[in-house]
Amino acid sequence: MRVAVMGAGAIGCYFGGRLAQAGHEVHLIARGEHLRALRERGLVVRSELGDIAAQLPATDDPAEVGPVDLVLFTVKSQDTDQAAQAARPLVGPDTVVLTLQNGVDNPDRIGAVLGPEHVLGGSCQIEAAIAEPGVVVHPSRLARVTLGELDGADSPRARRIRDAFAAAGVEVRLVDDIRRALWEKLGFLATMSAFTTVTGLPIGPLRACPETWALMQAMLREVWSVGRAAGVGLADDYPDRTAQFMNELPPTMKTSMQRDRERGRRLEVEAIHGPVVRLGRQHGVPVPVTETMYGLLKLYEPGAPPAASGV
Ligand SMILES: NC(=O)C1=CN([C@@H]2O[C@H](COP(=O)(O)OP(=O)(O)OC[C@H]3O[C@@H](n4cnc5c(N)ncnc54)[C@H](OP(=O)(O)O)[C@@H]3O)[C@@H](O)[C@H]2O)C=CC1
Ligand SMILES: CC(C)(CO)C(=O)C(=O)O
Repeated sequence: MRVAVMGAGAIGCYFGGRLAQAGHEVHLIARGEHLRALRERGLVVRSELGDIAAQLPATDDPAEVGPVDLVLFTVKSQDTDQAAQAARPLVGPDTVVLTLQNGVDNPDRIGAVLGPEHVLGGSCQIEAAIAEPGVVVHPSRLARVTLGELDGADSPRARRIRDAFAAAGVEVRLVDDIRRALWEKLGFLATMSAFTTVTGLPIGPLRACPETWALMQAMLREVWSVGRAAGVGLADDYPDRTAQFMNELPPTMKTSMQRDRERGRRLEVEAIHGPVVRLGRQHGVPVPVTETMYGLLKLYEPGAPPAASGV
């Protein structure tokens, strides 16, 4: 396959790098210092599942690449609309655009620009970060992709992409209700990212404090209630199963939002926590823990908060 990674940052380089290792022609669309490093020194991924070192074609101009079979769409959610516009030259009549972003509304936002018929929904469970320009770290063994057609169809193109990931050694799941899968990730992610980002701690100490862990589980139940009120078929045992999953994560695990805060970067609060707050209000579902965390996260959303001027 000809593949373009639109927004070849942490996860784009990881999954694009794996597809390249498996023999696909992968083009990285990146920018700034990271792009310069990718061009000059090639891509390096340091992964618990095996390193990647590859000199892949990299550019900031999708027109240099032209139409591809698969676009991996991996920018932060606040860049979705501009990146979708910029990605137009990558999209031909048969191109599939697979988003692996966090949040629940990226597939529709991308579809509004590039045409919904091109878009597959998707998400990933992985902890990855750009350690320095051109170098991505993947410090835990979790690296999973979930994907599916937005209308639930069992399509040859979705199966083809699933098979490509599987052949590249990526744990992958093709589902018939990708919108539910996005909400399943949202509950876990909204909770983990809120508590890690606000406290600056990884998951281990948060789980170890009974009062904090109880609050986290309460937030998980809030997202579940809102999702169900909004018509998403989240299972009865979703909060318990998800808490169990969170219990089994490596204690050192950090979230991408936490790392963004550490680096003074913009936070994806509106894509991750915004839908829970807005839909909670719309459907009359109280979400006090989420509202509180949302209010705290908003302080850091634009990047580093203003320095205090008092003594
Ligand atoms: N990192 C993780 O562990 C995980 C992340 N996710 C989700 O995946 C998505 C991507 O996250 P992540 O990989 O961490 O993000 P990164 O910031 O590492 O990567 C996104 C990259 O896209 C670049 N970019 C944005 N717009 C353009 C453009 N128009 N042209 C070229 N490059 C562009 C950014 O450049 P610049 O830096 O200049 O803005 C950045 O390098 C997010 O939705 C995140 O929530 C999901 C699971 C885990
Ligand atoms: C919680 C984690 C690391 C798991 O995939 C994640 O998705 C993120 O931080 O964005």
